[in-house]
Amino acid sequence: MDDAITIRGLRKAYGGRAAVDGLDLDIRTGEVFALLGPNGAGKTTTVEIAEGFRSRDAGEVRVLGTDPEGAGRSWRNQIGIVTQTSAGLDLLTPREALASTAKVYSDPRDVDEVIAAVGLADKADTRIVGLSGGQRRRLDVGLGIVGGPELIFLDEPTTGFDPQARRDFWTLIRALADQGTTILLTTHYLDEAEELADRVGVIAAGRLLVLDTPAALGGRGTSEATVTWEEDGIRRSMRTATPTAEVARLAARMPGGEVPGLTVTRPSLEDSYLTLIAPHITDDTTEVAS
Ligand SMILES: Nc1ncnc2c1ncn2[C@@H]1O[C@H](COP(=O)(O)OP(=O)(O)OP(=O)(O)O)[C@@H](O)[C@H]1O
Repeated sequence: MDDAITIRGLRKAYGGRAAVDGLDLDIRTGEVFALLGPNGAGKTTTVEIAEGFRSRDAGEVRVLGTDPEGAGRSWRNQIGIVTQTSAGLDLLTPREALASTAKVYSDPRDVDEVIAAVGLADKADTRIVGLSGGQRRRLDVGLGIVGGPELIFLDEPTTGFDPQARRDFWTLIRALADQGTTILLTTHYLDEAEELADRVGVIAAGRLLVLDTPAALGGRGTSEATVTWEEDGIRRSMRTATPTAEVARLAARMPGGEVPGLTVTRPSLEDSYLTLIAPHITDDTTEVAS
């Protein structure tokens, strides 16, 4: 199957300063892909070019087989964009906003199903002005998916969500992915990328630094592990490339074979990410993760 998004040699400068500087990226059909990178890395610029909302200076971009620059309505019907769409719809209810958005599409989802999927059944007939920030974001997701898109763009979707709302949102995204929807997500939450993404791409200074699965990013899957345990009332730890063998050795010398306080950890996705981007942090990229 063709890739959902193909980007080759993408360039975009603002006032002579490169924001995207020769980016190559392929997003496979049906995958959840997380685009990570520090503030100012070029994520939004790249995504908005793929959405057809910004022009480019150079490079090839194909989204669902079409160049988004100047693409028509039938192409737009196939993509869903989750952004702060509900802003400005204050006097409507979520049901009204979803129903009127659904009318724009040729084959929309059922409005009640969307309301249930985004967890707004209790608020479906409340004016949007009376929704909390997190509830508005759920509605934004609903507005992004009501058209039944093949490809969804999610830009920092869970900013401002409480922990339960984030979990609920992840369940919703996984359900969409299971139905075969391709999802391009930008996020500063590394746990979100780890939870949702099949692959992650890290960009800095407008270039792709690395592309891998969350489990393998930056070699974290094969890097040394830290084993910690308690012995003689002291907390001990060791770094090792063979943690399974070390744990077996520890277990053999402990009474009953149980190692008190045992943990085995490898670098987190955040550790690997911060190591990868450290050489690329400039004055423009002070906030690297939230
Ligand atoms: N409309 C614009 N006009 C001028 N400069 C811009 C514009 N949009 C983005 N830039 C600049 O381009 C660079 C990339 O910005 P972009 O918004 O794509 O980064 P980002 O990775 O999405 O950052 P963040 O994580 O902060 O959202 C930044 O240096 C930014 O200041």
